[in-house]
Order: sequence, then structure tokens, then C-alpha cells
Amino acid sequence: MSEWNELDKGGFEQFIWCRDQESGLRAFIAIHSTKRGPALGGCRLWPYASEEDAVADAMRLARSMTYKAAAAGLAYGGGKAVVIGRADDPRIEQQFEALGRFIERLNGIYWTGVDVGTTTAHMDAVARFTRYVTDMSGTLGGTDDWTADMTAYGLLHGMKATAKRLYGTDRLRNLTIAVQGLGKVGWALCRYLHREGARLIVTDLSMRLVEHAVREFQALPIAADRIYDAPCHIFAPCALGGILNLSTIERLHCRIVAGSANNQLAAPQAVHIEALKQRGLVYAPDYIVNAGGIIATAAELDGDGPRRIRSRVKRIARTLEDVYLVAETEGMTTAAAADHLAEHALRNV
Ligand SMILES: NC(=O)c1ccc[n+]([C@@H]2O[C@H](COP(=O)([O-])OP(=O)(O)OC[C@H]3O[C@@H](n4cnc5c(N)ncnc54)[C@H](O)[C@@H]3O)[C@@H](O)[C@H]2O)c1
Repeated sequence: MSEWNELDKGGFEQFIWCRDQESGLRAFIAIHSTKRGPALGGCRLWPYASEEDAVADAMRLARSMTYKAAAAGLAYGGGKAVVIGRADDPRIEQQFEALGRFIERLNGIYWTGVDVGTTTAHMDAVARFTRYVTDMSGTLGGTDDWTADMTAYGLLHGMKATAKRLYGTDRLRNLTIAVQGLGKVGWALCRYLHREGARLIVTDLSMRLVEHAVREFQALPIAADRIYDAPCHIFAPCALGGILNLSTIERLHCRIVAGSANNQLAAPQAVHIEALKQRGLVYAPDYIVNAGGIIATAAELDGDGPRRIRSRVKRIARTLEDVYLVAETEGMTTAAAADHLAEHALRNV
């Protein structure tokens, strides 16, 4: 089975198939690395078309959590849980309770939390059977949009560091920033950018969100399929992954790409990284600039409060400066430089 080759080649430590007949739970937990500490990574709830799709997603996500945590200097590794199912399943609560029992058996080498499709209520169910869970009711991570807000805050500081490198100042006032996606992160980012005096161009599949952003931030709306053509200083992909391909890269009219979406580069990544470089665009690697959420989660687990968490998230700017420096001195792309820093952190625990 090709997935087993991937597990072997990708250096995974454990891969667990969680099946509970009573509740109907079908889930996988991928633990990519615990070298720097317990594996952190939320739980995705998705109606995967097949178990193979769920396995592939769990692997891809767990591996990128390892890199994200390592590059951010966290004493945590990377893992991910994926549940095959739907939020409206009448047995969903029991399924998450069963997942909690599986996680408890891992004895703290994997901590779960909220991800796409899951909510604080799901984590409350998990927490009935294990303490290795974040984002439950009563925690910061379980507070409305806190994690997304921290992701946006980190992205803001990543943008500032990149602007400083390119324009000599980290002020974003009067820069034009095109934001793709006005969900939890995109919205919080617009709020921060508006306060900074940046000019916004926005798009989303929801017209309601676009109209709201026009009113709230005096943003310029643009159709979802035209965002790549928008003349701007920074393009911020905050919707889906895989949106940077040869045709979209060709259309970009920006100097910087910095957004929250995971895995922004379509496969094969190396081709698209090279295309960005050829076009003279500065690419802020996604897992460096969107690490605010995991930094906030790790900081909360370490016992930090909101002020200290914000200052830890802000350090994304320094990590990004390191990435740019390595890229320049070693003649690498910024994506390769990010991998280099993460792999160095993984080797030198
Ligand atoms: N929430 C976090 O803390 C966090 C952390 C790291 C990375 N991310 C990544 O950032 C991205 C956004 O996360 P989120 O939590 O804001 O998600 P979300 O689901 O709240 O918002 C996504 C938004 O994108 C819009 N959208 C989807 N396809 C679009 C398209 N083609 N054009 C324009 N808009 C489109 C949706 O309508 C939605 O409003 C995701 O890729 C996510 O994986 C999120």
C-alpha cells in the first residue's frame, strides 16, 4: 500500500486507526514527530470520500505541524487527528468521546484541538476522557476566534517584517493589501490592517462578508476569480490551499505573497516556488507566517496569559527575518530556507 511507503519515507513515528463500533467513530491519528516534545495538532472533521483520502490528509497535515512548530522554536512536535464524518451525525458527541479515549491511551504524546470542521463542543466531548486536549470551553483557545485572531496577528507582523525588508519601513499605512477569504483569519487580518491604515481589496465566496468588509473597512470589493489580477503591494491568501500555480502566479500584480492558508503552493511545489522567484515576488512561507495559532496554543499550554502570548506570536517577524537572511546568504528560495531552519531545529534538539 503506497500510504505505508509514505509513512516510512516521511519519518512518521506512529499512525493509529481509531475504530469504535458503538459510536461509529472512524478516525486516524498521525504522529509525525515528538522529537521536540509532544505532538500538537488539531482534529479535522471531514466527510472524506475514502479512508485513503483521510490517511493522506492526516499525514500531510501532521508533517507540516512538525515543521511549523520546529520553525517557531516550540518545544512541541507535529501530529494531527482526522475524523471521517459529519457534524450533524446524531452520534457525533459519542464519537468525539471515543476519540478522547484513544487519545488518553497515548499518554500525552499527542494533544488535539480544534481544526477545520471541529468546534469547542467537540473538544468538550474529547475532554471527558482525556486531559490531552485544548480549545475546550473556558480556555483561551475555546474563546470565540482567539486562535484565528492570533494567526492574523502573527500574519500582520510577518507582513510588517517583509515590508521593512522591501520598502525600508514596517509601516503598512497606504500599502494596498488584497485579502482572499474573509473567514475567521481573513476578517481578523482586515481589522488589524485597517487599524494600520492599509488599503484593502477583498474577496470571498460570501457576498455578505464582502459587503460587510466594504462597510467596516472601506475595502474595495473584487470578484473571487479576479483577485489574482488586483494591483497591490501584498497578496494575502486566507482561504484555501493550493491556489498558487503557474497560471495564478503569472497574473499576480503584487510584490509580496503572505497569507494564512496552509499549503498555498500547488504541487509540485518546487516549480511554483521557482515561478514566484522568477517573477521577483517575495514569498513569506505559509507555515512560518501562519504559525500564530499554534504558538498561541503552545503558549497557553505553557501557562502564558494573553499579553505574553501576543508577544510570543509577534516573534514570527524575527523568524521570518531569519528565513530571508538564510535565503539571501545561501542563495535559496524562501520556502527552502524555511525548511532548512525547521530541519535544523529538528536535528538540534
Ligand atoms: N484558523 C486558524 O487559526 C488558522 C491557522 C493556520 C492556518 N489557517 C488556514 O487559513 C485559512 C483560513 O482559515 P479560517 O479559519 O479563516 O477559515 P474559514 O473557513 O473561517 O474562512 C475561509 C473563508 O474563505 C472563503 N473562501 C473559500 N474559497 C474561496 C475562494 N475561492 N475565494 C474567496 N474566498 C473563498 C470562505 O467563504 C470563507 O469565508 C485556511 O486555509 C486555514 O487552513 C487557519
